[in-house]
Amino acid sequence: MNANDRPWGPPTQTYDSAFLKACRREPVPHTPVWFMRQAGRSLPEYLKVREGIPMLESCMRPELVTEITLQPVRRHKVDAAIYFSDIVVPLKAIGVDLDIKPGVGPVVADPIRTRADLDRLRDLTPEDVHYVTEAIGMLTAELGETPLIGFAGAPFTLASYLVEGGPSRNHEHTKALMYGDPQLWADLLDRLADITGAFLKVQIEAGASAVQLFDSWVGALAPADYRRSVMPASAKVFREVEKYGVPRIHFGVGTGELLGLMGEAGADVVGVDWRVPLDEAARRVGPGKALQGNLDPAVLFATPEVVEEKAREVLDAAAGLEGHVFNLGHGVLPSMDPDALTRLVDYVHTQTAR
Ligand SMILES: Cc1c2[nH]c(c1CCC(=O)O)Cc1[nH]c(c(CCC(=O)O)c1C)Cc1[nH]c(c(CCC(=O)O)c1C)Cc1[nH]c(c(C)c1CCC(=O)O)C2
Repeated sequence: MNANDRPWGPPTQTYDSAFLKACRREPVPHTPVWFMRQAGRSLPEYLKVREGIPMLESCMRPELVTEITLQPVRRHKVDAAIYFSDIVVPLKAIGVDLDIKPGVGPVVADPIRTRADLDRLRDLTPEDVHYVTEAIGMLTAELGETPLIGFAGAPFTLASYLVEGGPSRNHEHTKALMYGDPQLWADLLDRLADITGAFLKVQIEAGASAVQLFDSWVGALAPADYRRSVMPASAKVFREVEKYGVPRIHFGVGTGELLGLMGEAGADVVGVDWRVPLDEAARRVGPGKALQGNLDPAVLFATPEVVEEKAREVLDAAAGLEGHVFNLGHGVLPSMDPDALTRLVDYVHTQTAR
C-alpha cells in the first residue's frame, strides 16, 4: 500500500525515514538515533531561550516549543525530534493545580486520594491544548523528512504524581490506593487513560509521526500487580490510537521483569533501560516488536573511547533484532556535555551505515 492511500499514518514526507522503518522492522540505511530528554537540559541554546520563562509557560508558547524541539535536531543530527512538553501538561490543561519546580519536578497542590478528588479530573478536549496543535503544525513544516515523536505520560506514572502530590521514591500513597481501594484505583487509571489517549490523538492528528508512552516509574511494580492494576489502562491508551497506524513506543525504567507485558499492552516498539541487554530484552518481549535503547546515560560522562566501546556493546547486542532504534536507557542528564551526544550520534550512524 502506498503511503498516500492510507486514511491515516505518519505524514507522507517522513514515511521512509530510518526511524519509522526501524519501528516497522524494515531494513534501514543506518540505525536511527534519538535521545529521551534531548530537548532542553544540557543545551546552552535551550537555557538561553528559556531564560526567565517558567517551564509550564514555555510549553504553551508554540514558537518557543518549535525552536526548542528543533535545537537537538540541528545540533546532534538525530533521526527524530521529540515534541517539547512535559507529561503533566494535559493535567494542567484540564485545570489540575500543579507546577514544575526546578530541580524537583511536578508538584500537585491537592493530591488525588478520594472519589471526590477523582471527580475533579475532567476529559481533555483539543481546545484545551490548542497550542500543541499550533506548535506541531509549525514543527512538521520545519522538520521536513525528520519525524516528530509525540508523547504522553502513562496512567500509572501520572497517577503516581497525582496521588503522591509530587515525585516519590517509594510510591507509598499510590500503592496504598492501588491495594486498598482497587475500584477507585481502576476508575482513576481509566480516567487518566482517556485523558492520555485524547492528548496523543491531538498530537497525531496535528502531524506527529510516532508516539511514546512514558511509564517511567512503573518499574516499582511486580508483574502480577502490573498485569492486574495497570496494564488494562495502558492497553486502553494504545487501542485509542491504534487506527492511526503510527508506531507506538512504550518505555519505563527498571522494567526488566515487565518488558513482555509492556509489549503485550499494545506497543509496536518497547523501550528498554540499560539494565537488560537488548538480545535478552528481545527474548523477553518476543517476536513482532522493535526495541529502543539502551546505553546507560551515565556512560556519557566517561571518555570518548569508553562511550564508543559501550555504544558498540549496545549495537552488538542489537545485531539480531528485527528493528532497533538507538537511544539512552533513560533521559539526557542536565550536566551532560552536548558534544558527547553529537559524537555518539555520528558514531552509531557511521558504524551501522549499510
Ligand atoms: C517523569 C517525567 C517527567 N517529565 C517527563 C517524564 C518522563 C520521562 C522520564 O522518565 O524522564 C517527560 C518529558 N519532560 C520533558 C520532555 C521534553 C522532550 C524531550 O526532550 O524528551 C519529556 C519527554 C521536558 C522537561 N521536563 C522538565 C524539564 C526541566 C525543567 C526546566 O528545564 O526548567 C524539562 C526540560 C521537568 C520535569 N518533569 C518531570 C521531571 C522528573 C522533571 C525534572 C525536574 C528537574 O530535575 O528539574 C516529570
